[in-house]
Amino acid sequence: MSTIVTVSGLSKRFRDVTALDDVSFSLRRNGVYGLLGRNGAGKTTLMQILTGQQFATRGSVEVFGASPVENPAVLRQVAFVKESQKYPDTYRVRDALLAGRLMFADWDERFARELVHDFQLPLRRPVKKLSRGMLSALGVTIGLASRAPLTFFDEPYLGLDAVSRQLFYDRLLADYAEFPRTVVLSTHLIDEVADLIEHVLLIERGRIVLDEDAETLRGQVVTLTGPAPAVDALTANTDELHRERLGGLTRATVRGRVEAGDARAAGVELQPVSLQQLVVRITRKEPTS
Ligand SMILES: Nc1ncnc2c1ncn2[C@@H]1O[C@H](COP(=O)(O)OP(=O)(O)OP(=O)(O)O)[C@@H](O)[C@H]1O
Repeated sequence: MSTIVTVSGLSKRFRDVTALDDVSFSLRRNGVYGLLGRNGAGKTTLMQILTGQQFATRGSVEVFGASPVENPAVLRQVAFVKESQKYPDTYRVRDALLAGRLMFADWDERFARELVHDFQLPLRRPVKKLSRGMLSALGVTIGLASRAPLTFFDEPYLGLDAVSRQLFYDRLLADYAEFPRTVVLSTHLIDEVADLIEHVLLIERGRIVLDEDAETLRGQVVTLTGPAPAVDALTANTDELHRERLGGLTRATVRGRVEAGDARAAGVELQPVSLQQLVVRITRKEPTS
């Protein structure tokens, strides 16, 4: 399984703000990554550095074996779809698509046309006259049709209605199955993408706090509800993520193995934890000043 991105000891400061703090991780060739985290956690900054749009303050970043900064050989293989994408003033939708076609080596024109049809994008309309949802759909279309070996989607759903978001997820999944690549999806709509994500990178105040295969996480995190002594006994060897009292009962969310039979015998209810709940549990901390 080859690695296409290596990040080591990466930090980024903006004056007195530490946006990224000693971040290290890698991305494999082919996989759908969820880059998750609260507002201001550092997700966009990380993607900007990986796409050569920001400089690191410290640490190193290798994308396809080289620095992405002003490196066309690397950047031709990388697509970055973001909500705030700017287009030249004179661009119509078709011009933006043509630019994508010229920029990306693996661009699929037929797929682009299918997506234009799916999202009902008006090819002749000036980009600056598009509605917010249409603008998102244009970005998503370029990102998908680029078939870039490394594709970042930074909150691509903003502005898209529920039907269009589902269309995006369906198209991404189907196309990924046929043309595997590395996709990094940054989103707050975790429940919507939970089935799509193969690997979770959770970032909290500039630090990676979870770097794990989604499949591993699915079986590992549970919530137990029951009398405190029974919950304590069952969770003695687990990693506790959250605990609260509900009347006379205790509810604990833990990472680790809890036998269903033991829980039942002790009168403790065991529930699986969704990815969204897990992220909330891990990142619900005191706000920074
Ligand atoms: N150009 C900049 N100048 C100063 N501070 C910045 C700059 N860009 C980002 N920051 C700060 O760095 C931190 C990380 O921001 P970033 O946009 O990476 O977060 P994010 O995880 O993408 O957030 P969101 O989910 O809200 O989009 C925030 O505190 C933000 O205010």
